[in-house]
Amino acid sequence: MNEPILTIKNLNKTYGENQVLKGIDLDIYQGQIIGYIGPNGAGKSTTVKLMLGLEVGFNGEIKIFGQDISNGDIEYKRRIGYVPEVAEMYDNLTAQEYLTFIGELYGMDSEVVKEKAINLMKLFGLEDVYHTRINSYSKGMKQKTLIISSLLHNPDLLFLDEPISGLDANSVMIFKEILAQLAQQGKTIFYSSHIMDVVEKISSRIILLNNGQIVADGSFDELKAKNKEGTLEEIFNQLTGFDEHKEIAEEFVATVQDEV
Ligand SMILES: Nc1ncnc2c1ncn2[C@@H]1O[C@H](COP(=O)(O)OP(=O)(O)OP(=O)(O)O)[C@@H](O)[C@H]1O
Repeated sequence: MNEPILTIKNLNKTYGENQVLKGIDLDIYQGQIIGYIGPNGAGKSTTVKLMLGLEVGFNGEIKIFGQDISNGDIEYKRRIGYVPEVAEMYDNLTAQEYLTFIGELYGMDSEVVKEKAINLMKLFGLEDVYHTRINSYSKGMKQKTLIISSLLHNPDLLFLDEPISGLDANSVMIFKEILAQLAQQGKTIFYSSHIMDVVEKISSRIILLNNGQIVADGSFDELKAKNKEGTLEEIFNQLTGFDEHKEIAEEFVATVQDEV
């Protein structure tokens, strides 16, 4: 195989007393779609934020495109796209203003961005609201605009945190196909989500983080063969040691019904 696009060595991150990441090691190669999964609080977003330089202060090493990201050179970010789980959009702007602004931040020519942005908005069925303020958009419309903003500059490495949140079934189909085609063209995708059936289908490699450590790493078929379970959801339950959803639900419902 070629050199990895992304290398993480013995990554440790602590917030106060809380050790969130406990020695992560990873090599990710061009064209892979990584499904990055794990229970709430496992440390997924923390890993992504460290790789993007949005969170600092860690032990270990992160290399992206062969460059140590701690060396102060942020040039590597030009080749990265990011859809955060919770986005701070400048939603007083129209999509045209917002996307032009983002494109210019990446050093693109404003006329080129405008043309590309309207074409991408059209493909997502949003041409009619291109000049409308984003704060009047529905959740799915905002999410599509965010997806477009992450791809405008044709990045080589894409970090996606719950990217299909709010997208309707048809749009999800388009988006899954976009990811497959981007990967075929050599883009690398790091996809973090709780929607197991989508992760199962789109990922060429699945990495399961539990309590700050990688507990599974392989293709869906490899994980299935190792864990003798049918779906990714079941493998997730098994590897995170969880089998009490019924009991917790019963207690929850009983508590809701308690007389106050
Ligand atoms: N800025 C912060 N300050 C203190 N603790 C933090 C901070 N950010 C994250 N944490 C803690 O780090 C742990 C991991 O959080 P993280 O957001 O990485 O989890 P996650 O796997 O992305 O979870 P989720 O699936 O809920 O999005 C949690 O215990 C969280 O409270």
